[in-house]
Amino acid sequence: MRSDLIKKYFPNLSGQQIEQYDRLPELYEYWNNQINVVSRKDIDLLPERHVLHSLGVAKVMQFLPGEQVMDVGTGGGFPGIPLAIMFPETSFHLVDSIGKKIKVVQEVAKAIGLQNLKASHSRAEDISGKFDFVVSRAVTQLKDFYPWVRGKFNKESKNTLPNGILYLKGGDLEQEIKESGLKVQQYYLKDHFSEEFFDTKQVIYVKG
Ligand SMILES: C[S@@+](CC[C@H](N)C(=O)[O-])C[C@H]1O[C@@H](n2cnc3c(N)ncnc32)[C@H](O)[C@@H]1O
Repeated sequence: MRSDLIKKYFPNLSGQQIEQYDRLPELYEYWNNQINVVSRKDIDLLPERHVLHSLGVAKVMQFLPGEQVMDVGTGGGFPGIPLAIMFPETSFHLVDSIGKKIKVVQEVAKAIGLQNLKASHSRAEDISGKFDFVVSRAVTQLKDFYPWVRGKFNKESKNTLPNGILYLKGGDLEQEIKESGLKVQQYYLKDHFSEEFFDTKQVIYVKG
């Protein structure tokens, strides 16, 4: 089955979640042919490089029922869609400044019956809501990203880390972190996933 890799690391999924993860490869294959949201060379590796990578956030943070999470620069829905499947009682708001990518997100979410996700064609800076967490991957450097979301966090934190940013990053981040001037916590995905792809991957946490 197509979601075997996901089940290996998340063994307690419901039947509905397994079905939803199973459908992602065919849906992205179809939509990627209409609107390019995932690099073509990566489409065969979607379960590992996109779905499981997105779920790296879930190894650092278990979102709670009722929490609000924004995915900034979601593109075709990463990390927001895999996380919305994993945490069906948490509300996800996926945002991208390119409208046709948001169309892919909406179509994929509709096809798998995701009720806890909304998607907006907007720049993150222009979103006016408040959130518990902001997630992101491959959008921009921390020093530019942080000002987009500053002031968008609910004051009261209920989770194991105070409300803040959980950003999926790779490679050597020393310079980027230094330039941002932010205090960050780094979580290494190789501690959770054994595939070579995750050797240099991290989740960066910044308090909101
Ligand atoms: C390289 S893609 C990454 C997409 C997705 N997060 C992923 O990892 O597959 C970066 C995305 O960020 C979006 N983006 C860049 N600046 C943005 C902003 N200020 N607000 C919302 N989206 C933005 C772009 O339109 C693009 O879709």
